[in-house]
Parts: sequence; structure tokens; C-alpha cells
Amino acid sequence: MRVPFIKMHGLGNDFIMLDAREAELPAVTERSAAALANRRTGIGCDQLILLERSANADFRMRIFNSDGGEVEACGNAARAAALLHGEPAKVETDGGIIELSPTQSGARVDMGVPSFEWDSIPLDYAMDTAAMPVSWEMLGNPSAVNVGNPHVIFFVRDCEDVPLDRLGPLIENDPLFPTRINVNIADIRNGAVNLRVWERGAGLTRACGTGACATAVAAIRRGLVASPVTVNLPGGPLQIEWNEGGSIIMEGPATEAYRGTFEWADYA
Ligand SMILES: N[C@@H](CCC[C@H](N)C(=O)O)C(=O)O
Repeated sequence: MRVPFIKMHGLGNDFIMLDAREAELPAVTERSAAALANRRTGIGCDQLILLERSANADFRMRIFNSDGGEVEACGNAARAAALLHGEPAKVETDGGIIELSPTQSGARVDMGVPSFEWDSIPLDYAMDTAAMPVSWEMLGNPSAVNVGNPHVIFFVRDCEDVPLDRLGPLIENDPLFPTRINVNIADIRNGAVNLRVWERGAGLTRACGTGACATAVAAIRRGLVASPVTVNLPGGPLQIEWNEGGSIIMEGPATEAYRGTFEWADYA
């Protein structure tokens, strides 16, 4: 069976988008998602995104990391889905309902209300998630935030100085994080956040939308910046708004790169 796909990205965080809202597609498995995402032998992407019909919202968005694992949220893919859908929409994700509003160059997304309780991150044992009494080599005293998916955030003097390719996998897989974790390294300059992210199940990416949301929330909570705040990622900037008790609003670009088809049997 030939399956159509759309290659899209948000600030260089790239996706294979499969649209099963009208057409019936074979079930995506961990194995097929990882095979399609493989940059040497497949089509290649950071995340495979599956759009489906939903009984609770305008449609459902499912997210598979490049290691094949299905996860709850993806900020950059939310903007890509908004561009594809073309009109405001409520979207069901495993991390909760999010709301998309397309803009001229991408989308504004209501990502929902963040959680801070240790067991909703989740962590392995109780601690203050605003300033955690833990460290890994040069990285210490992080914050943790769940924005649909789990994030740990380290504030440092210069995020470029951190060997994230080595420390990222170490922290991602630490037993403190029973569902693994996305690792964010941030510095603050002139009221803006500079951010690099080691994504759970995908590694270093050019941008992480949920990472930008979680880091902005953690920085606002620690009194380091005020809302709204610009978060600069290697792939470009996102604007994030958040006030205590409210939803996180993310705004930024999304891009369609090309459309194609693949033979399902090659990746099943
Ligand atoms: N690239 C994404 C996040 C994708 C999921 C993440 N790696 C996880 O495992 O939670 C974004 O833009 O938010």
C-alpha cells in the first residue's frame, strides 16, 4: 500500500506527518515509526506525527519519537498541524487538549496548564520541583515542569558551554525520571532565554516547542524573566506567555517542506 506523507518542520525540528483523518492507514507501531524516522535507511525525522479523527476534539494528534516511542506532546508539531489544518482547532493529545490558531507564518497554540507536583512530572520520589536538590557533574539545582510531557531545566551561565550530547542521555535515562525526561539547558540574557534541548527519544534537535514552554515557565516561576518572553533555540525564536495558574501560550513559525509517498511494507 502506498501511503502519502507531508514533511514539515517547526524551526528545524522536523516531522513526517501522516494524515489518517479521512484516509484509513495501517496502524503505526514503535517499529514502523523508528524505521520511517531513521535518517540513513528511512525518510528521516525527529518525530512522526499521526493525525486521526477524535470523538472529543476536532482531531487527535499522536506523536512518535525517532526511537519509535509514543509520547504525549510536541509543541513544534502542534504548529505544523495548525498550518496543515488551516483554521482554529481543538486537538486531543495524550498530554491533554490543546488549541491551535493559525497565524500568517505558523500558529499560536494554547498548550494548557503546566503541572509542578513531583508525581505529575513524574519523579521517582518527592522533592521541590522549582529548585531540585540534585546534580549531574557541572549541572545542578534544576527545575522540573510537565507541559503535557516531562521536562527538566538547568539554568547556566552559558548554555553553549554544556556538553549536552554527553550529559543529555545520562540525565534522560536517570532512574529519578521513571518515564525518562527531556533535558533543557538555558541561559538568560537581556530578558530573553537561550535554550538547547536534548529530547527524550530523539536526542539533540534544532528546536523543542514544549522545551521552550517548560523553560519559560520555570524561568518565570524562579523570577528570572517576565511574561511574555522570547526563547531563542538553535533553529530560531519562539514567543511564550504564561501567568501563574493559567495556560501556556506559544507562538512561532511552521513550514511545509515537501510531499511524497512511501511503500508501507518497506517499514512495517
Ligand atoms: N519536539 C517536540 C517534543 C517531542 C516529544 C519529546 N521528545 C518527548 O519525548 O516528550 C516539541 O517541539 O515539543
